[in-house]
Amino acid sequence: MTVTTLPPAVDRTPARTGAATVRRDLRAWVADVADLTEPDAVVWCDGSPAERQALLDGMVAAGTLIPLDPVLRPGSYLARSDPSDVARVESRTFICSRAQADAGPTNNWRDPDAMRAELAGVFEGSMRGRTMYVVPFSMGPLGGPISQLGVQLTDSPYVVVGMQTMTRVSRRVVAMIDAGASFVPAVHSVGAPLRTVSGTAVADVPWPCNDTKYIAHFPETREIWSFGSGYGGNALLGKKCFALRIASVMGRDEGWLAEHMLLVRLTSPQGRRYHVAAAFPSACGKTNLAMLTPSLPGWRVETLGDDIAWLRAGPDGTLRAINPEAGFFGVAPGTSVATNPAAIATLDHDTVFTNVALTPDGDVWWEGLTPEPPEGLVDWTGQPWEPGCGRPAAHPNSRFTVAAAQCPTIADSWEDPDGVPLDAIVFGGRRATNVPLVAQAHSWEHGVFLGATVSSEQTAAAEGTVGELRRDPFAMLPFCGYDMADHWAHWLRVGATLDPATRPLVFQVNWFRKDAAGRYLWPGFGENVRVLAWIVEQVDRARGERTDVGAVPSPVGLLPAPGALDTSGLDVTDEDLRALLDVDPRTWAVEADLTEDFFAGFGDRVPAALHHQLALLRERLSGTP
Ligand SMILES: Nc1nc2c(ncn2[C@@H]2O[C@H](COP(=O)(O)OP(=O)(O)OP(=O)(O)O)[C@@H](O)[C@H]2O)c(=O)[nH]1
Ligand SMILES: O=C([O-])CC(=O)C(=O)O
Ligand SMILES: [Mn+2]
Repeated sequence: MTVTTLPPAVDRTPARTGAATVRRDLRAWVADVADLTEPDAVVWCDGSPAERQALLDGMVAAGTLIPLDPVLRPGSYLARSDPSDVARVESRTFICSRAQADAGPTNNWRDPDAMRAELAGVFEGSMRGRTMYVVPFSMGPLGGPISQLGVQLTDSPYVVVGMQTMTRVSRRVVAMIDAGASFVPAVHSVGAPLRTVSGTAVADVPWPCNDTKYIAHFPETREIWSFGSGYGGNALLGKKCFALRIASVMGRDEGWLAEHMLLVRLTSPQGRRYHVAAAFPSACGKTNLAMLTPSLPGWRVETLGDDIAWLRAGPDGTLRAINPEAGFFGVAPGTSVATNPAAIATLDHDTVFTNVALTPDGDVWWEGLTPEPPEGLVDWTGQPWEPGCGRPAAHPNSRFTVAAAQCPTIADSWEDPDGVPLDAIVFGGRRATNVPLVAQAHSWEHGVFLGATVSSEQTAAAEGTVGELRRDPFAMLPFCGYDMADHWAHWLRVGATLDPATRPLVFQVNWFRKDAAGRYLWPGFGENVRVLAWIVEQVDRARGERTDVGAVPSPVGLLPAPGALDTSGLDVTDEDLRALLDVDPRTWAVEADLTEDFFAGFGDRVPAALHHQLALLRERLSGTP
């Protein structure tokens, strides 16, 4: 049977009605996609350890995975991707809302009907010769009040194993859907059929993919169609596609927030607990902050999530947050016992590594793991590698996929379905100049302004020029499923519903400021607890639980007062500290002009409150001697 158009969703709920439910018949949808893509077999997954092991064994036999040494790295594997398929492809990521204006100026918009027709062409027969796996999953604890269900169809066993780690895959999800729960349908194909239309066999390769890629989202009908890539952010559809792009639209319509944020619990030496969420752009330190080993005695940091948080006002007026994921898909390079010992311990066993280097004894290596590389490395492309050869041994965006439960610093409450109450929200970016180590927003509105104006140097997590400065509002530039300016308005709206007495305070941080010689001024990693400690002490002061002076005003926000940031035992000179907190009114006047240009790109959708914040910033800057 030839299907020329994609099966439409059963009930097209128009945008902005407040109704999230788009009901579909699960089995009919699976059958329709199978008719379109023509797999040889359809397998309904249950998420069991036996299923995972069988898939892993199959991938070893197929050459997709290399088993690592069972003593050095039990239950672990190395995958080498096609060299062209190593990162998210933002240029091929589409938001197909009915109205172009709803996608906003920062997303690639496509007309949904035109995109459906185009996708029907590329998906037709795309699974020939392969198995189509049906992966029912929950984002967030199964049945939790903030959680959501999805079903991913995929012809990639690597993706099934990744989804088993990153989400909660379970047959119970099917039972919940049968009982009437709505779900997000997500279709994925690597786009490498093993038979041509005429039936000629095509040889398989270890990492099948296609030069043509589509990462397409239909926000109104809450659908995802991904074609041509096996890389995490493009292919594990529960992650960026669902938990950020589609969920951000659900949140807009239903009054909650889906954000690119880590989530931690901080305990002070006095035993007081705080919860902090922080949004940094891709490869800018979320995983590292989430697993931080504090350098300050008496402080404790526990991990709740490292990449995505869903935020919802609780009945008591607090802002509650869950981590919708179940695992970490983290950046390998730079991860070491010195920078992130908790991550290193997490990766001890049962980890899938992608695009790292292989040691002669069957273990993994990447730049920064040890000061010196071991001898006899094989690089991420499978070639022998020597120091000084001019190529990295591990791809700069090489990653590990591992269950969050394996993390030694995981908080006991990380799976609490009701989430944790947030005390502080932090925005950050990678800025060599200008942006101080830490600043506190003057108000919620100013906090939204700080989030909206984040800029950061581009990293290897997506295609593009590494190091180029770009605006990345809320660290959501590649992940917001609707107009970014509407997202800012939504943040203002959500903030207004929170109890001002417990509403989280908002901060901005920058671990990446450099001196004229290009040296990082701040040691970062475990030392970042000093900044977190100041942040939660500011929370105490705001709630009247401390009366000492913690902050001094600056044009860009409140900065730590002299002595308020604990620098005891820190190897940073007073001069470096001054440079870290320096706010130069001349360069900031330029930033303000750039912000005005940036806002202009969103036309009249920018909330008036943010124009007002820009005016206030300029006022404060001109008042600086
Ligand atoms: N200098 C410095 N580098 C850091 C710090 N924290 C993290 N990094 C480096 O930044 C890179 C990315 O850090 P991650 O924590 O993996 O970034 P992430 O925000 O979780 O990234 P995504 O998974 O892409 O969303 C790694 O190479 C880290 O070593 C820090 O405090 N200082
Ligand atoms: O989604 C991915 O591929 C990895 C990630 O966390 C990001 O890029 O922010
Ligand atoms: Mn991320």
